[in-house]
Amino acid sequence: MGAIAETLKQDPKSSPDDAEPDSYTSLHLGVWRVLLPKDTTSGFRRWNMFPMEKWNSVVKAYPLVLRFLREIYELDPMLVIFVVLLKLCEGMESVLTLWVSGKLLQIIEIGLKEGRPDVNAISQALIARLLCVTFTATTKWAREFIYPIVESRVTLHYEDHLLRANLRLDIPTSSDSANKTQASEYDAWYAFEGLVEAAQQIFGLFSQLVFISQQRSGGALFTVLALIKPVFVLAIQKTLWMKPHIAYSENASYLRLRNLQTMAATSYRGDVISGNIAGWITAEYQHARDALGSLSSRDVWALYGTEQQPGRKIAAGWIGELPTLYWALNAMFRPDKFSMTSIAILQQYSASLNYSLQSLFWDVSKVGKCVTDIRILYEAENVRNKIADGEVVYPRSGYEDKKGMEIELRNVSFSYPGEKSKESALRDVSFRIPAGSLVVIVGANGSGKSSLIKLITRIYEPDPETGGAGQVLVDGLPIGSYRLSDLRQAQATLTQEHKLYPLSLGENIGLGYAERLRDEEMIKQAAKDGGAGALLEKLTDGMGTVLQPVPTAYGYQLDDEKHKGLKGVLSKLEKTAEVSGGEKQRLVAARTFMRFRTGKIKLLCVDEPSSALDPTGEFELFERLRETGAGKTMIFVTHRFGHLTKYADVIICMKEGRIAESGTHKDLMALNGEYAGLYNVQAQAFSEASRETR
Ligand SMILES: Nc1ncnc2c1ncn2[C@@H]1O[C@H](COP(=O)(O)OP(=O)(O)OP(=O)(O)O)[C@@H](O)[C@H]1O
Repeated sequence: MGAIAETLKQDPKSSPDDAEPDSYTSLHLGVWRVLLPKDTTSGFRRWNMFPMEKWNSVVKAYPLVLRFLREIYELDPMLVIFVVLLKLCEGMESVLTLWVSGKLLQIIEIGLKEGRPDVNAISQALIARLLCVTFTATTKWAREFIYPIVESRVTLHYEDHLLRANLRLDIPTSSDSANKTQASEYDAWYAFEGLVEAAQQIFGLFSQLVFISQQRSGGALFTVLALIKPVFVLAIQKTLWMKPHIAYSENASYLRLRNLQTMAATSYRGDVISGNIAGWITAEYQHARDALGSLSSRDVWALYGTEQQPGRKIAAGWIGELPTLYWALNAMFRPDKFSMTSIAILQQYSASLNYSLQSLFWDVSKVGKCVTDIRILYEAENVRNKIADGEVVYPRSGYEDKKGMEIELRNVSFSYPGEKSKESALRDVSFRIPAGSLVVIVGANGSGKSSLIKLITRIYEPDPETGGAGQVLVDGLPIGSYRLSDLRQAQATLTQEHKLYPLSLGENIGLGYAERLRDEEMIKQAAKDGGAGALLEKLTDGMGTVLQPVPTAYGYQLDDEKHKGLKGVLSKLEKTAEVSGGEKQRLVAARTFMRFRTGKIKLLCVDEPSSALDPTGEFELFERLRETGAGKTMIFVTHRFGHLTKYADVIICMKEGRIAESGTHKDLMALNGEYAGLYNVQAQAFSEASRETR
């Protein structure tokens, strides 16, 4: 306890957010730091398991809860009604058990007193008990049978709901952690279960209170005395569960331990072996452990609930003896009305009330979380995209016949949301690309080339809140005025960031033009254009091959020798088709060629898609892209720009977020500046290599 006590100090001054130093309390618990909103930790509220503000939020969320329950009911009305009835039956189980066992004890006692057992009455009580047990077992069985069916319907329904909500988010919105949906489809099920369980507990406790207070051996006074201890325990209980809080560790030794521990993961194995650093890792781990000393790294919830003084526990123990005091006094002053059976029955009542009240508080306090989860589930569909949709149809009237897109940037400055760099990604950039031009953007790493593409394709937009300024114009109008879906239809992009989907290779390519997903011939041709034709022929399942399908196979406690057969099955299930990095890039490129077949593309943006391609593959890909995109506006971002420069109408050379130079290859070489420098380094490497091979 010493180490915990030592570290369990209130530290209201230190807070990571100095802007709101008074809004929360900071606690140090072992290696953890916990921040709690002040109002939930001060005064009376600290004693309250379910504070007023939570009730208020529950009441406010009432329409959403109603919608939630209605949606679940409509999934399968009969099943849902059955689940609720089952729960209410479960609520009655305690009363039935108390009644039957009480009866049995009383009959036995009468038999003992009279020296002649009432066999008939005992048999009836036994049969009643058997019926009671059968009832409990049947409801349990029915629950185990029906719950998984309802659970599966509910989770699939909300998975679909969240899928739609997440798919409509744009990149700036979805990368903002404030918009990350913190509820999952399983929370929907737990919320439903939680609400039904709370109803069951209320019903169960109410029926017990009515039953016990009506009994000769119970009565109202005993019922009240039996309730005092569980109420007291719940009131003094310190728990983080249900409390809004954040917990994190800033203990350097603990963080070091966690980081070193992750270095044992398979993903680092190659580096650890080739770097021969296993010994260093274990030695560093030992140092960090020594430095941590006796500071507790137990989980923060357990540390928070640890009582520092025994007083409350002792008080709870004493209060728990009130029912005993009740029957002891009764035994002293009303011995004629009291017997061993009454004492046994009272003890049963008191234990049952204690348990039921604790379960009730627990389940009712969960209602707050259930309601919050329901709110979060539905909030996901209301998150407003940062990239607002426009209204103008693209291409706008007068521009329908143009094959390419005209693009202009006027004094554009741009920073990524949440960017940690002191400098903006783009600073005061202006240029105009006439429709149908071929533009090559060059520049050092981090100079802003990809950021330009992201603004031109409206993946991001300059946001004045993050220091953004200026305008991006498409065909003479601000890009934000066009309907996003129209604009996207007119763009084809090919970047390193594009991924293969966990779908068949045919679908991976075909999704460039989803309406023709079944057109095998078109997909085959697109695969050839992307340089992936030979790859598809090589694979046993051809276009049906699924790379990295979502893993569903797992094995548990398989012993090497004993379960060889099962292990063999598992290793076969785990085998996935793999392709090389360059082959992946060819498949992604094939998707772009498929996209061209929609006939609606007016802008092609290519951003370093060929890092893993061999020189021939890269040359051929760029040639085919150029041929396919002829007449459309084409923007190429590449470090290996040698063979593109002669086709470029304009080359934009970026440096530290600004345009350093722009013009044709000839113009820029004549300037002998940034571009000439980059070009000469490449040319020199080539000429040196060819001299060496001669
Ligand atoms: N998603 C992002 N979030 C925050 N900052 C980013 C993000 N992407 C890029 N940056 C930063 O913006 C600046 C410009 O990056 P950008 O990717 O446009 O450069 P680049 O010229 O394409 O570089 P490279 O040649 O390495 O691909 C860099 O300082 C980079 O660190």
